[in-house]
Amino acid sequence: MTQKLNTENIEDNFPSLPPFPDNVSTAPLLRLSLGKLLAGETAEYERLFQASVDIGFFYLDLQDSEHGNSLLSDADDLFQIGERLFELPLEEKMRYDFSAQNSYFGYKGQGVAVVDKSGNLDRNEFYNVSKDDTLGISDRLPAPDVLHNNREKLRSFINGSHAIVTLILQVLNDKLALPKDTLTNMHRRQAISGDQVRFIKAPPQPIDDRRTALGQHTDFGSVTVLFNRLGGLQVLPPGAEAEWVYVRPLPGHAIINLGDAMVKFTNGLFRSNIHRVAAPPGIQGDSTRYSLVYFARPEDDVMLRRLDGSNLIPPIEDGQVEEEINSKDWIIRRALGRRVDLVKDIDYEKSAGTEQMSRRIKV
Ligand SMILES: O=C(O)CCC(=O)C(=O)O
Ligand SMILES: [Fe+2]
Repeated sequence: MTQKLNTENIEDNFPSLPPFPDNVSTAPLLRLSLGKLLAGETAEYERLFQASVDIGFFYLDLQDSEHGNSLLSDADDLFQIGERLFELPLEEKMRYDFSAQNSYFGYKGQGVAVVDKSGNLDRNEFYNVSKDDTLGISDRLPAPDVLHNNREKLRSFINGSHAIVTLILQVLNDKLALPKDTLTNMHRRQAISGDQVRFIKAPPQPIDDRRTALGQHTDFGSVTVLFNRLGGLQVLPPGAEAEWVYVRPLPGHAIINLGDAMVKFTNGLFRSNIHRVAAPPGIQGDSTRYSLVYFARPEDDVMLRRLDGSNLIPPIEDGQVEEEINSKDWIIRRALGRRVDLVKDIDYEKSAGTEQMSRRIKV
């Protein structure tokens, strides 16, 4: 499952950052091409389907299409905006923590969420920006000037990411032979959903105390579009004996992964792989790690259960009970369930996602 990548390949390093080390194990994710998907190449469709079944994570090369290049340029701009955002004084950032109103949009300070069953705390800050707020289809939340003044850029990034998600959903819909537009009709851009942009900052950790910055989890939604520059992201491949491996960041590529909703829709055919963020490996550990994410989620009122209409989706087994929960409630439970500032007795398992299903270990 692991391989050593050839780091003599300069193209695989980001020019202004310390290089990703060559002595750590990395996940051999498929590299798909947006250009080929857009051109309707059936072999690329098949690779997308395979990646969704096997690991639920893949690279998407954005350099071979106009759409991809414009998204890369928006992501570059948002990395800079993210740096400025987190430079604001803590008191100001705290004003945008809306969790007391049961909202996971806005700011999350460092160390307010547990990363494991022992209660260790996270080591990163988030700022979550709502799609619906940015596109003007829901109430506007207060926001710092650095975001407010860059709403156009955010909108462009959201539209660009959402279009990629739509394409992925169309291809998977087709491969599953579901009735036309089944998946995309549950992810309409103009409908109310928990879709969001997330800015993340993790400062360098003390050299003798480098730990998990973001605890192991599966993503709550459908499709995640992630931009990484420094390493640190790790995935746990399927199987009881599996060990954590790094996902090497690649210039010009997004990392795409599937979330819990896709596992539930397909009753476990697709994987939502467990991942976490460790301190960046090697000399990268001395740098501040920023990352940028677009999370696409089903519309708020979509029930997260097996879809009818595809012979490839396994049937519900005798004795298997599907939980009755919609997308909105699922996301709130998962996003806020591990916050020490909100929940008195955290039930780590209760706020879990589809981890067990994704590990493909029979219990
Ligand atoms: O920062 C990263 O690379 C991953 C972040 C992540 O997994 C998340 O926010 O859900
Ligand atoms: Fe994640």
